[in-house]
Amino acid sequence: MDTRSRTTFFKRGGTVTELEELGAEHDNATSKLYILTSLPGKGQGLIAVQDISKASRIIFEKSLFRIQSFGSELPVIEKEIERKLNLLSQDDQRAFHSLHNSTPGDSYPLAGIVETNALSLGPGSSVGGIFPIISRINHSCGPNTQHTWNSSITHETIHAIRDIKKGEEIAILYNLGGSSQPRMQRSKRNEALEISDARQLRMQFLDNAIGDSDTVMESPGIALTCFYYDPFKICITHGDEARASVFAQKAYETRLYMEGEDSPDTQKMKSFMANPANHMAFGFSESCVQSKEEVPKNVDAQEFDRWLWLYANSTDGNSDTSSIFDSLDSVSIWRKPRSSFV
Ligand SMILES: C[S@@+](CC[C@H](N)C(=O)[O-])C[C@H]1O[C@@H](n2cnc3c(N)ncnc32)[C@H](O)[C@@H]1O
Repeated sequence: MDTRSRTTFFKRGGTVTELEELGAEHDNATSKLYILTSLPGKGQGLIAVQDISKASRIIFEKSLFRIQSFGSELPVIEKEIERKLNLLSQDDQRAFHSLHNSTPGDSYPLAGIVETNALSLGPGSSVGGIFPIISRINHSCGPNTQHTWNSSITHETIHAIRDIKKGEEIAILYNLGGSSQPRMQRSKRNEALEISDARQLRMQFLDNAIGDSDTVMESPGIALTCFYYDPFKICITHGDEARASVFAQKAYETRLYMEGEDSPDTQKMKSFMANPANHMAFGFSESCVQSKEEVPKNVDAQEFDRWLWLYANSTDGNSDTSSIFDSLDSVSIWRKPRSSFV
């Protein structure tokens, strides 16, 4: 079954042997971590040939070529792919033709390969890349790796997001739904809350400034960074440098293991960790201003989490608390008294 969205990118079949052969040609220093093999019901796929620890960079790979995902008719796309292929070496052309095509027998075989195998170069990007090895990775709803376009090194990377056992298949999450869905859901939610047009515009501005929702669609791992990045966004907006720096650190640590230190997003979070106030949305409402020095010290983990996630409604910090996530529905929480730690 073709599990990738047709609207995202184009997808074809072929015979390929061992990735180690291809790896030598496509700068994968760590190619011994996996092999390409036939898998029942899935065609080819990658299998770990040794235990791989969480956070390892399993593959980094340059694309054979890049292509715009929409905007042209199929005959035009077919011609464009042909033109790009003619610029490649014979080996790269063979690598391309060996990739799977989930629509065999139709009139546009090159577009079929692209549609089957292209990965967007960044969340929500309309530009896709074809990768001789990474394009062999199958889909899982519970993937063990994260795929990321790293614009600093202009390579696609695959990082283990948990420990992977020898013999396990290496899998990623395909973008199944398209990028507009989360935004539509969010917009309905806003209507229900009767948020003013002005505030909606502001939220759109903030959302664009941070740009999460397309990202969430492409990876559960990235969704984890949003788990920290959304509260970071809220804290920043309200001038709370203390919590913002802690959430930025957690988002940085998550990006680090999923994408590596050289990822631009990892670097961005590192800089917000040091200077949360540098974010363009900093201090929009100033209803919960706290400096970085106000991060509680010498408290146990439970108390720290309580400070981080809950705003106490009473000065002893023990009763009538509200979750920081409540502020997604209403900004009023930010006007409540600060916790007892400050
Ligand atoms: C990008 S290719 C992945 C590599 C491909 N299996 C191959 O033989 O080259 C995508 C295609 O692999 C197959 N595929 C991917 N994930 C799958 C899964 N979880 N179960 C079954 N088939 C899958 C589908 O045919 C899909 O169109």
